[in-house]
Amino acid sequence: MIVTVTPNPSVDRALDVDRLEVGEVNRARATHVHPGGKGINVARALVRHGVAALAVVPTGGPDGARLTELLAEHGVAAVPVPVAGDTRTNVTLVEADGTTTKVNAPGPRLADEEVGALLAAVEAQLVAGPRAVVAAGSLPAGAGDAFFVRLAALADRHRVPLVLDTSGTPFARAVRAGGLTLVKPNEQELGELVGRELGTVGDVVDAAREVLDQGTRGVLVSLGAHGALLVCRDAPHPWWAGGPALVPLSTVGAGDSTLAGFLAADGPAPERLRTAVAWGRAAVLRPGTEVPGPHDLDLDAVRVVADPDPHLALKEL
Ligand SMILES: Nc1ncnc2c1ncn2[C@@H]1O[C@H](COP(=O)(O)OP(=O)(O)OP(=O)(O)O)[C@@H](O)[C@H]1O
Ligand SMILES: O=P(O)(O)OC[C@@]1(O)O[C@H](CO)[C@@H](O)[C@@H]1O
Repeated sequence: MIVTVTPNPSVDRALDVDRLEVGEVNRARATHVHPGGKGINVARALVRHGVAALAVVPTGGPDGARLTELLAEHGVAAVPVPVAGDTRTNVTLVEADGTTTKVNAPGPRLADEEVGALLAAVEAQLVAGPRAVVAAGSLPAGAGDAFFVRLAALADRHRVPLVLDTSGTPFARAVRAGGLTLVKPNEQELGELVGRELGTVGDVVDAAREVLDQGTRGVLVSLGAHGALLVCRDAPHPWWAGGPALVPLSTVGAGDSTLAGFLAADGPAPERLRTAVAWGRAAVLRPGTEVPGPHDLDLDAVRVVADPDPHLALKEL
């Protein structure tokens, strides 16, 4: 069992438009509605591949009820934690050439007791000893920048590995506190964490090593169209994996599927990275925040390189 925590979930609405005309009335060709938020997407991708997963989410208002319904429709076991504010709706506009514009709502402010209830709901799941707990996405107002540090303390108390995919100050606080099994930043999130732009493979690897030095065991850096890099504390060198260019249908949630693929895979690190990248690539070929299934994967299209040239520009990967 893998438990996911999404402190700021959403009902994701994706609208397909031919070409977005900013400042005009645009007419969509189709609408896709999915239960969203990064931890939820990880759980959905795992469940589509037959891996047991459960999503812990604060829910409130009509969209909170809708989110719970959508999770059930997608076969994802959920622990909804009732909150007074309204669960958010996030909107994605996808143009015919794959250009994606996303507007994420702030989400409800959580009261201190609601934050406590959310952490207590996670702890109730940790008691059963799941394989991992995955915390992902932004924090709603009121959760406090130390939310993931508090979660890490709970995971540590129950000896459950904590996997984290978030950004900004909450990410920095959690990395500084240490004790994380895996983090999955994208290139921008990692650059922001270390306070510099990452232009080459060596830049990313150095930044990832800074994270490892603070007490994290593995860093999986997703690089959008340029694949992903994996740097682990107990490995002799990094690995890169990627594949031929694709025309994406929607890149929303590709990072979440990547992380799910890594968690679902068995075997040595480079093979887990191959699976992760195959899941991410499959995700961009699905509309909206739809997650890929086993038949969507093309593992053979993914090339894995041990110890990639540090001088290579990320754009050349
Ligand atoms: N344009 C693309 N072409 C091919 N593969 C892509 C593309 N965009 C993303 N991917 C695949 O998806 C993975 C994750 O993408 P990305 O780095 O954009 O994640 P992310 O920024 O965390 O996304 P999100 O927050 O929406 O989940 C990449 O490692 C890659 O395998
Ligand atoms: O606002 P956050 O929490 O950073 O991101 C939320 C979100 O954009 O992330 C998922 C894609 O990764 C979507 O399902 C969801 O709408």
